[in-house]
Amino acid sequence: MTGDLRVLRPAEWDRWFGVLELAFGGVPAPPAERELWQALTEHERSLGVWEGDDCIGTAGAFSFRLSVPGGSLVPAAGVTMVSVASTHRRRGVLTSMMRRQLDDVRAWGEPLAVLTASEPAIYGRFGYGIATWQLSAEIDTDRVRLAGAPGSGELRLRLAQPTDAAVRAECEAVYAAEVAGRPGMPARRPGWERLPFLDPPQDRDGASPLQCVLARRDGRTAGYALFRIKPSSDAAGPDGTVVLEHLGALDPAAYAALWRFLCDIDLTSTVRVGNRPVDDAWQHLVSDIRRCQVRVRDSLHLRLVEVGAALSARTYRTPVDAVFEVADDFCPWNAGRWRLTGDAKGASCERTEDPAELSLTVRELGAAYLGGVPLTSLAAAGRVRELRKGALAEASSAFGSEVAPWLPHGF
Ligand SMILES: CC(=O)SCCNC(=O)CCNC(=O)[C@H](O)C(C)(C)COP(=O)(O)OP(=O)(O)OC[C@H]1O[C@@H](n2cnc3c(N)ncnc32)[C@H](O)[C@@H]1OP(=O)(O)O
Repeated sequence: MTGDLRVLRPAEWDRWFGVLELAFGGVPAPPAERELWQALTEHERSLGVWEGDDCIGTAGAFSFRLSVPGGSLVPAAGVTMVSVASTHRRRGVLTSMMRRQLDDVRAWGEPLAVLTASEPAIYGRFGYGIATWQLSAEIDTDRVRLAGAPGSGELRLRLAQPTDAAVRAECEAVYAAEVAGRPGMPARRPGWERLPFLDPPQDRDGASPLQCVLARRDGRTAGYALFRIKPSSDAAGPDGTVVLEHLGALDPAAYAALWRFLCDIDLTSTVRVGNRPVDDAWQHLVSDIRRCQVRVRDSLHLRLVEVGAALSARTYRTPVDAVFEVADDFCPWNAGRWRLTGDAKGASCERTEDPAELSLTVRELGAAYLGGVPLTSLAAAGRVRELRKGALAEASSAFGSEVAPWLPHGF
């Protein structure tokens, strides 16, 4: 790799971001979005590769705290804004940035690194595994009815103005209350609360500006939905579409009331949902799941930067005591045998000389870490080897999460 790899200087941000935009096709980000990403950029954690005055590579990282099984928030590098100029690809520029970045993340003491991949084939070689999946759906609300939930009658739904700071704060409070209960959700640092409300006209695809409905009980907000309505383009044709952008709810009654509202809006016959947890409960409220066109795709890719610290930082659904033989070519400090002992109260993971009971690479540990990908499933694919009979079932059960891990938004 040629070029000078160094930390980004604040004055270089425009050129650096311009390289990223070009790498993704050259359509400039809408001004409000650009301004938000600039404000959120942590310069000291952002890397650029330069040839003279030309930037040819970009990679950033956000300081996240990620919810893990058990509800703790674990420091994680949110890897972002990765690109290499199209003139300089397949010469190792990305590899050099990933090398430097993972060394830095280790030095900063963050046990995890996470990202969403533009293409799932890119990051496995650097030790990332697919840890969360997201569900999308297109619900035919002409045919599908939603059941209510006990207590819905005590709720009042109110349309609110998404530009209103108080309304935003209420939505953000619901989000914050959900984080500990759902592995994979990042706790939002100040500034990030603006992300769900970005509403550039370029991204609306003919739909309305963002609309907001609050579900309130006794004067307190128990849930919210941010959505758009795309009206029918043909008065004689099918009705319009409700596009759900974000939804949060603190209890089943508020959750069901919001989904019924979205599915009942006059002059619409479809609810389109882009990113929800794979175990999202509306699937158990609908009268006809076949008319919901559910699809699943990869979402958060996760890497254990420090195996011992990462596996000690979460809890385990059932007791586990197992020795893992871990291979990690890209971060060799993780390679070797680790004994994990833990249960629902806590865990420790230490180096050991004891015989290995399970053998895998750090990528499988990343996939299983948040509890959404069973080790048994990875073993069935030949990616985990059981060396002591019973160790696989024990560890797989222990790693599982009560709720599916989920990343609610990109970064
Ligand atoms: C977290 C995020 O920001 S995701 C966004 C990633 N960025 C993009 O998709 C923007 C468009 N693409 C790009 O900018 C570049 O093609 C990148 C960043 C994906 C790759 O950069 P490069 O400098 O070409 O990668 P590099 O030369 O280091 O390749 C390393 C290895 O990955 C492989 N690789 C690189 N890109 C891809 C890809 N898109 N799909 C599959 N394999 C890939 C290379 O073939 C190489 O394999 P090898 O080690 O077996 O030879």
